[in-house]
Amino acid sequence: MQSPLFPLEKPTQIIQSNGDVIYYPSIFSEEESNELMLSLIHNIEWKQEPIWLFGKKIMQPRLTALYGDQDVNYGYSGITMRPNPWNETLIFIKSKIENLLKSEFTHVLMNFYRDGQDSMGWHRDNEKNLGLNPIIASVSFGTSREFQLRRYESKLEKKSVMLNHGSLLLMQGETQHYWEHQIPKRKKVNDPRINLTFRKILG
Ligand SMILES: O=C(O)CCC(=O)C(=O)O
Ligand SMILES: [Fe+2]
Repeated sequence: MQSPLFPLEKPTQIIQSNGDVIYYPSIFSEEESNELMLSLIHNIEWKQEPIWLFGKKIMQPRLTALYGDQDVNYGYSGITMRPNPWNETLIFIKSKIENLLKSEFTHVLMNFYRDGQDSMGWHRDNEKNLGLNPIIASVSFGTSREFQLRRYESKLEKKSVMLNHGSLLLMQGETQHYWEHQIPKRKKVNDPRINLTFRKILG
């Protein structure tokens, strides 16, 4: 019998140097993941929000939400988000990964990709208030989408991993200095996906 605190399948290392990216294929069972996905669809205040990109205000190609401890605000790409308070579903998921990783998180930034037309462009999670070498725990539910990583400076070396229903992708160490990541559009994907990135935001 496997302890429920431990992932059901072996974790794999995605990059070989200048950072640490570990993929846990299923930290939640299929059944648990289905329930969590439904709960997140219904119990999260999803919004489509604008960002500033090259001096222009544009709508993000996905829905987003920020939940977390109440005393800190969080912003990226020229916007500031005020966190909603934790709810039961989020506390359940947060406890699971905090136990697994022996690390604590203050916020979760969530993305709802309605179908393959929704995406997230190349970026690094390197906001100042995440600290020098942030630990980011990214949980996925719903249809699998390809997560791509590439060297920030040369743009040459690339890695890719399919993020499955109930999986966890951990990024830590120097990853955000040397690698950028994205979720590209996929014409053939018609189903939704929800991603939660748990972060530790320094006040
Ligand atoms: O949807 C994903 O897996 C990636 C999300 C992401 O990179 C972010 O929220 O910063
Ligand atoms: Fe990111």
